[in-house]
Amino acid sequence: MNTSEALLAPPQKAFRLIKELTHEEIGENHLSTGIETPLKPDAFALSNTEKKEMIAELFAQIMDVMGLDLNDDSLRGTPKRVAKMYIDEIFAGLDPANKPVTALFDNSYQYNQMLVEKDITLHSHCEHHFVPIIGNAHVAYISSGKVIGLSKLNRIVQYYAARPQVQERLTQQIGMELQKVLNTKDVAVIIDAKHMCVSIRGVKDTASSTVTTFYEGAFKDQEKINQLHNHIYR
Ligand SMILES: Nc1nc2c(ncn2[C@@H]2O[C@H](COP(=O)(O)OP(=O)(O)OP(=O)(O)O)[C@@H](O)[C@H]2O)c(=O)[nH]1
Ligand SMILES: [Zn+2]
Repeated sequence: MNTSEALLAPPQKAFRLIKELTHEEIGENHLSTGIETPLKPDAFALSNTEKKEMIAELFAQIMDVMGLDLNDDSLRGTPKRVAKMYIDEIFAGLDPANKPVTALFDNSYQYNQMLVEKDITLHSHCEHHFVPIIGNAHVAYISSGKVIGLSKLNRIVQYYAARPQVQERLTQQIGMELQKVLNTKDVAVIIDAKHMCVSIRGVKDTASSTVTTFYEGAFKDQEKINQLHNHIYR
């Protein structure tokens, strides 16, 4: 395999948590809720390999228009690197085949208080400028009889973060997915993140961050919210 083939090769299966869905199923899922990422009906007509090939060609054109010399040693591989990064890494959450498979366990220990997974590292990208959003997510739920492996909470956050996003929609997508997977309304999500589109360009405010919340079910209660905040911010 030469370098360019290697760059375009699909990621190794062993590193992907894949639930194979047909693209028809995926289309239905995407169209059924108002908070889904806006996708074209034919969003999955191209394979990921074809998408990478096209993005590499188009990104080379952008660089060329900017006057960059694509024969330069350092720049030559950039179009393929960007394509690979978009499809396999930072926007891999656009592909529902990458959705984490969440195994549920019986809540045999009868734990009926809130479980909080706090300070989950959050890396996303703003859909308006395609620059990073960097911060933390805190998620909480109260078991309705089933519990989820802790790492799956982080994986669900990472999956929805790996899309061009606005923070409000990201917060709701995570919250609603947790409600579905855990079969409970009692879910909370808090995201606190810095938007590079606010800090490195435009208004150039490096101090501000953006907080969004999803408080549903038992988490609509102020006492529960206070309890949650005590766990997170103490
Ligand atoms: N609501 C929301 N807005 C966001 C998010 N990420 C970025 N934005 C904002 O999206 C807006 C885009 O505004 P525009 O006026 O179309 O773009 P712009 O001219 O680049 O705006 P400036 O950033 O003010 O220079 C900006 O105010 C961004 O700060 C997000 O997650 N949620
Ligand atoms: Zn932005």
